[in-house]
Amino acid sequence: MRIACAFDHAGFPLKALVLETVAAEGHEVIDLGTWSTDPVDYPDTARLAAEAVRGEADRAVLVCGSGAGVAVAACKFPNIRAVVAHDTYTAHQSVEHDDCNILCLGGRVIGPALAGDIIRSYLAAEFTGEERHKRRLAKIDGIEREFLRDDI
Ligand SMILES: O=C(CO)[C@H](O)[C@H](O)[C@H](O)COP(=O)(O)O
Repeated sequence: MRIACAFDHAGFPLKALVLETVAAEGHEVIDLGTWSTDPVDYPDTARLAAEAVRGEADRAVLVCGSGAGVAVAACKFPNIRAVVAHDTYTAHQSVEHDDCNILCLGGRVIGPALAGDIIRSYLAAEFTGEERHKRRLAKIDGIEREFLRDDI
């Protein structure tokens, strides 16, 4: 897969580990920055990853301080399902059941060993396509369309 990877300054310390892990699993890395610990705003970071997933990338890994800020911002984009996962069960179930296309991590929450395990678990997972999961995802799409119709 093509995996977009983006980091704010608080996620930057995990950057090398994330890029190495994604590449070691056989995926193509799209490096969207940042490139230092100079402060950047996480909505801008999330936008880069969300737009990549809506375009050339299959999935993304987004890292900020907690994972929360980038997840909240990324989920504002149509067809983006971002998950904060700091355990391997959530990482794979979020794909198998919820078809999450962005994994969000907190660089101030977890260390490199756990981050590597979570990324491997997330990337190895596939959406099961079971009817109940499709039905629930369709309801999420319905919520999105409802608000788009109202132009909010
Ligand atoms: O972790 C976050 C909140 O979910 C943000 O994405 C930022 O990384 C964090 O707010 C940065 O904090 P700082 O005090 O500006 O370094």
